[in-house]
Amino acid sequence: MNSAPQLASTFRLIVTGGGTGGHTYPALTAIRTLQERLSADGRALDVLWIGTAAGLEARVAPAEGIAFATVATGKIRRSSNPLKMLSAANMKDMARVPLGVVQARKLVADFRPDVVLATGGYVAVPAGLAARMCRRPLVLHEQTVRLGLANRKLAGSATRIAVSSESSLPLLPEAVRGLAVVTGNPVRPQVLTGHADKAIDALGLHGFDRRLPTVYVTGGAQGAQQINGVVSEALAWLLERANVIHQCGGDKVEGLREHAAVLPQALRNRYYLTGFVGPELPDVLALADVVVSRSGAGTLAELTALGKPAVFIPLATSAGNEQAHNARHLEEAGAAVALLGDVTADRLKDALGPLLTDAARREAMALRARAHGRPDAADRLVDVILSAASD
Ligand SMILES: CC(=O)N[C@H]1[C@@H](OP(=O)(O)OP(=O)(O)OC[C@H]2O[C@@H](n3ccc(=O)[nH]c3=O)[C@H](O)[C@@H]2O)O[C@H](CO)[C@@H](O)[C@@H]1O
Repeated sequence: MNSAPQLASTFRLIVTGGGTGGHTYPALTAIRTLQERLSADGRALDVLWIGTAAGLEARVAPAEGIAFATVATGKIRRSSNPLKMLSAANMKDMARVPLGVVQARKLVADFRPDVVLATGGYVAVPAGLAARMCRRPLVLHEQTVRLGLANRKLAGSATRIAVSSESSLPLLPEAVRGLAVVTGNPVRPQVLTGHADKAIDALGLHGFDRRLPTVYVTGGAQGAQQINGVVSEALAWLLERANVIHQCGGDKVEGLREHAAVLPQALRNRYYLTGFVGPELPDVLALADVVVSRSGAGTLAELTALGKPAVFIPLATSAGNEQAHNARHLEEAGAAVALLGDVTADRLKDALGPLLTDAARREAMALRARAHGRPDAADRLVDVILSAASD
């Protein structure tokens, strides 16, 4: 007879978070990694994702076969100006939060999770508060250096706060610093195992010249107008030196396609334009020799885990300069080039030029980028989830 302590055979997890890719993919990766860990112990995972109908999670969770429920929630438009925070739109949205809490509380009470994992985005607030009301352990995961708005609201209710970098620790409110664990930002495992040749076949890139480097341009899940603008201005120059995969955001494809239509056919053959890169993302990253990108935490975690030379064009928001901080940090380590402030096509060319012509330079930058990667982040986050359940 086996005298080992009997563990409940099914682990019950509620995940909440989303809106953008930066909050959605770490949640998905945590689910998959936990599932693997449990199944190695002969246990099952029962998971419910609480998100919003408008967020990326509403597409991702059902496509992954994960049970999904929505609650009412309000998008809080951030601003450094406190008066703007009190705008009519914000007040109306904040008024929806209590309804969301009531709905989330019922979901949490009915599901009886062992742990609630919140990965940020405004939808995490009602579900996180409901976890506390139902006395369920709440694990927060923060991708960026400073706690995001949702995690700041939830920090006082958390059992553990998993952060992505050591530099977050001194910035946490003192009262919750003891709850923090540095895990890194989980990267989808398949992102690390792409194949360049598969990208050529899957996307039909047979016009690419494989003697030239390939640049992957990405503006994050929604695309970035600023990046689209400078890249299309520099496009002819770029295509004379490289193949380009340009992820521009779903509604921007037509305009950019027209812009490229005037280029000579030989150059157009080396240009692939798409609104969003779906399951082929790992292969696209494997093909890329250089990445031009926003410096959101998710993209950064992926590029450093892989070791990719990058030119970052950070998003500038009134609420802070998180992305600029990320980009500058990697630039100081010689792991990327950061284009801060006004970005022009000429600045982009100056940054890309030496990288496109010098493979050794790319390799040196890639090595330094890899030193910042944390490929074990998902495993560490799963450790935190499991330990929170047994508190
Ligand atoms: C505008 C905004 O609020 N940005 C924030 C948002 O980033 P946001 O979600 O915009 O960007 P991230 O870089 O964090 O994540 C994007 C994710 O989407 C994936 N992807 C992107 C494009 C595509 O075509 N296919 C695809 O799969 C990327 O590989 C990555 O996994 O959350 C991050 C994490 O909290 C923050 O650091 C960012 O400042």
